[in-house]
Amino acid sequence: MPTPHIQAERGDFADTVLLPGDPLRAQYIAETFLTDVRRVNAVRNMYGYTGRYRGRAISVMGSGMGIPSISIYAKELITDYDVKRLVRVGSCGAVRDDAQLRDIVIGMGACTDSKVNRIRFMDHDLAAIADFTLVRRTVEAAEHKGLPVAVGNLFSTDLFYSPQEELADMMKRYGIVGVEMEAAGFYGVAAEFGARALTVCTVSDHILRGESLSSEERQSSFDDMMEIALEGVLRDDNPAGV
Ligand SMILES: O=P(O)(O)O[C@H]1O[C@H](CO)[C@@H](O)[C@H]1O
Ligand SMILES: O=c1cc[nH]c(=O)[nH]1
Repeated sequence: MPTPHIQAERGDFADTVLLPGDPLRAQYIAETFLTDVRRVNAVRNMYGYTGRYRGRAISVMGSGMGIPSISIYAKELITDYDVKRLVRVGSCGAVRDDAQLRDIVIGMGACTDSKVNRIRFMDHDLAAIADFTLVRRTVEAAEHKGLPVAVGNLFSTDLFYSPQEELADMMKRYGIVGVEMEAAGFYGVAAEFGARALTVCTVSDHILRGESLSSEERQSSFDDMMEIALEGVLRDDNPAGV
C-alpha cells in the first residue's frame, strides 16, 4: 500500500535500505554499486531504488535534509515496508583539528539541538545510539579495506546556518566527530519502531577551517563510504563468511 510519501507496494523494498540525504546520491549509488536495479519511488523526486549488491537485495532511497524529513521516510519504510536495517550514508561537517575533508565517520551516538526525542520519550533524554553490531561490522569492513574511520558522537542540528557562533568550538571540546542534520532523530525513529540503524558520513566541510567540497563532489565522490556501508551489511548478514 503506498504511503503519502512513498509510491511503492509492500515487497518493493529490500529489508535493508541505504539512506543518503540527496536523492541524486541515491541514484548514483544504485547506478554505481547495484545490479538488477529498478526504481521503486519517485514521489517528490525522492528517488528510491531496489537492486542487488554482490547478490544481496538492497534498497537505496533519498531521505531529504533534516530530522523531520528522514523521520517520515524511516518510519514509513519500517512500518509499511518491513524494513529492518537502515544505514544513513551522509555528508557532515568537522570541527576537530585532526579531521580532513573526505574522512569517514561513524555515529555511535548522536547529540542534538532538536526536541524530537523528548517529544517521543516523555520529555526525558533518550540516548540516541546506533545498533552496536552494525557499528562493529561496518568498522570491520573499513579495517578490511584499510580505510581509517572515526567512531564517536555526531551532532544533529536543526540549523545548518547556526546563529550560535560558539557552538562549533563547544562541539570540538566534546570531541564531536561530525555535524549533520539527521542521525539523532533517525536513531530515535529506529528505537521507537524497533529497527536497527546506523549513520556513516563523509566529511564534506571543515566548519572551523572554512574548507568544503563542491555540490558535485557531495553527490558522487563518496565511494569509499558507500563500499564500507555495503560491505558492513554483508558482514552483518554473515560475519564469518565475507
Ligand atoms: O549529505 P546529506 O546526507 O544530506 O547530509 C548533510 O547534508 C545536508 C546539509 O547540506 C544535511 O542533510 C546534512 O545532514
Ligand atoms: O549538516 C552539515 C552537513 C555538512 N556540513 C556541515 O557543515 N553541516
